[in-house]
Formats: sequence, C-alpha cells, structure tokens
Amino acid sequence: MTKVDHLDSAKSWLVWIASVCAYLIAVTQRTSFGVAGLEATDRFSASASILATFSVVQLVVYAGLQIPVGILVDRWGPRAMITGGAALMVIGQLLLAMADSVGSGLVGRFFVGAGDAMTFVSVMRLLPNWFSGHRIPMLTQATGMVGQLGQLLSLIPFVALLHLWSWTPAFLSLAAFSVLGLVLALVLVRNGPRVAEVPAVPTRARTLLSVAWKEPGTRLGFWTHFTTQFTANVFLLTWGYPFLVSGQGISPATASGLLSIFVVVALVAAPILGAAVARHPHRRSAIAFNVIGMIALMWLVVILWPGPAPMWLLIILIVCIATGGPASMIAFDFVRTFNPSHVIGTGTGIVNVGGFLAALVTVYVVGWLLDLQQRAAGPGAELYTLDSFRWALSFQFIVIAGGVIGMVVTRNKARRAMALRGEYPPQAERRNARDIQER
Ligand SMILES: N[C@@H](Cc1c[nH]cn1)C(=O)NCC(=O)O
Repeated sequence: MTKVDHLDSAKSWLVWIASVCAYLIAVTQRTSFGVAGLEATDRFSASASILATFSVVQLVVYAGLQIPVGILVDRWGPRAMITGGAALMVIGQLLLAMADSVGSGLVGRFFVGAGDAMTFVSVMRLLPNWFSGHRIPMLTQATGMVGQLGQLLSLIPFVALLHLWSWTPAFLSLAAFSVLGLVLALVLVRNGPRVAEVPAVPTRARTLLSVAWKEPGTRLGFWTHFTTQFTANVFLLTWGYPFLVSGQGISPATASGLLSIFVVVALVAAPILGAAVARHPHRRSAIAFNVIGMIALMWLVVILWPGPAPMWLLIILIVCIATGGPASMIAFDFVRTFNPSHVIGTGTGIVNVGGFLAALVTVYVVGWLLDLQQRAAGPGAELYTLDSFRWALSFQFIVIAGGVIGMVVTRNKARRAMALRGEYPPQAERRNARDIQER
C-alpha cells in the first residue's frame, strides 16, 4: 500500500474527529469567561472596563499569535501544536480557577488565549494531509460548524456548574475538559501521510512567511476572512447585546434568544456553503461577496429604519451577520488551493488574523464613538441610545468597504497569476467562450 492510500481512510476520519473535538474543547475554553461575567465581577471586584480587558487580552493574544502559530505548524506539524495548545489551556484554566486578583486572572486568560490560538490553524492544516481535495471544502465547513458547538457547552453545562458548584470547581472542570483534548491529540492525532511526501523545503520563518504572503491567494483569503467574519465577532463579543437591549429596547431574555440564532445559522449555513464551494470552486469569491452584500444591506436597513426595528427585521439581520461565520471559512479554502503545501499553516495563520483584527478595531472604534456622542450631548446624557448606536455602528460600513476593496484587488491579482499559468478562466468558461466564437 502506498502512502497516498491512507488519504480518506478510516484513520483519516479518526484523526479528524479527534482534532475537531480538540477544537470544540478550545472554543468552550474561549467562550467560558464571557458567560461567567457576573461571577467574575464579584470575584475580582471588577468594573465593566476591567471585565472588558479580559476579552481584549484574550483577543489580542489570539490574533497576535496566529502568524507565529501558522509558521510553527508548518515546522513542527499539527499534532505537536494541538497537544501544546491543550496543555496551555489546562494551565490557563487552573490559574483562573485559583485566581483571586485581576492580575492573576489575566495571566490565566493569557494562557487560555495562547492555547486556543494554537488549535484551529493546526486542525485546518491536518485536512490536506489526510483527505483528498474534493472532500476538503465540506470538511472545512464541518470543522468550523462542530467547533461552534463549544459555545453551547459554555452556555449550558458550564453555566450550570458555575451556579451549582461556584467558581473554582467550575473552572477546574474546564481544565479537566482540556486534559481530554490533550489526551485525544496525543493518542489519536497524527500529522498524516502527506507529510512524508513533501520534499525537504526551507522552514525558516521568514521564508515561510514571505512565500505565503507573496501569494495573492493568501491575501485574498485574508481580506475575505476580514470582511465576512468581523461583524459577527463585533455583535457576539461586545456590541450586539447592548444594541438589542438598550438601543432597540428588547428584553434581556429575548436578546439572549436572538444571540443563540448564531449557533443555529452556523449549523445550517455550513453544509450549504461547503457544497456550493465544492461544486463551484471558481465562484468562491462571488459567494463571499453575496454574503457580505447581504450583511451590509441588512445593517443599512436596520440603521435607517425609523425608530426601533421590528423583530422580523432584527432576525433577518442576525441571520445575515451569522452567515458571515461559515462564509469566512471560504478564506481557508483560498489558502489551501493557492499555496504549496509546506506553507499552508503559515498562510492559514495569516488569514485567520483578518476577521479578528477587523473585529478588534471595530469594537474599539464603536465604543469610542459611543463615548464621544455621550460627551457631546452633555452631562447626564445616556451612553446607549438608538441614535448613538446608529452612528457608531455605521463605522462597520467603512471596514466593509476597505475589506471589499482588498478582496477585489487581490482577486484580480490572483486571477492574473492563474491566467499566466493557463489556469484562468476555468476550463468550462473557456469552452463556452470557444462555442460562442464558433457559432
Ligand atoms: N470563521 C470562524 C469559524 C466559524 C465557522 N462557522 C462560524 N464560525 C473562524 O475563523 N474560526 C477560527 C477559530 O479559531 O475559531
């Protein structure tokens, strides 16, 4: 049996299931602090801004580590990185379980963010090592989809444990959950048959980074991830809840219900987008542009709506924003198909910075614009009003416009490079063009 025979084998599926479980566990660790906000406020006697610092530290660590992690995945292989990531998350949650000051809590969160940052890119890197190309778009979507279920584990069993057992035992259980991720990675995850096929290649960090970055397909992936995903992060991580409750006047319970639409959409949209990408690989950017167009259009309608928007409109808005999550997985397909295999990890790391970077900037600027409007309105003015949200959230259009320009420019460059290699336009289009000429 040759090495290639192992692609798509039972072992491939076992490795994928184990690695996706490690990713699901990482998403649970990532989202656990967000649902423990009230308990954290008590435990650390923290103000709202200190609490926000925990999220910002985690996001900065996550986004800041993506490129180094991508390079290390290409050098050391995904197995070592998933195992190391799980170990860091065990340490982080143990520290958080024992923490009784903001400083020690932040150190714990730093470790959790670092371990989390090592997981997703490594799992994505395993796909081309274990599966043949036609399966990968669907598996890419399935990976993202299963990972999102980690949010549910935070929301339901973890919150229940927190209320039942209190802070320390609840966070110790999370550390134990990461031990499970570590064991799964050690016992079941292997780097794959394709690793042995790769000829000896330079693995200097600068070389890997430069090869991946020079490829226009990587930059197309970066801008695609940047534009499709950030509105979902902004909404989920910070501004969605206050916008719904204080801006739109919705009850907290209904707002939480609306936020859970994100998980449902992630489950429903992922197979649809995965199938679309697998069937129409030359329409990937068009699919992403359609999703971005829907998100921008719905934000425009909600922002311009006179008074609070009706519930049906808010639901459509949230469905469109949430579709951005699965749509952002198209970005990783660009990386995989445009790059040589020895830099796919580095390219995936570069791309995965996109959406998180755009979200960080937007979260900050929206907050700054809300503060600015409150100060301008004079003493005693409310911070969160529908009008102030309208102006502040309109900043998203600037980010979307920047992202779309980035996508168009890099897509044209990628197409020019493909045309030079005789790979563009795709065969079917060339055949159609010939038929029309011959008629
Ligand atoms: N686009 C997300 C994952 C996703 C899939 N469906 C909804 N969201 C992404 O980039 N994830 C990176 C990570 O580390 O989770």
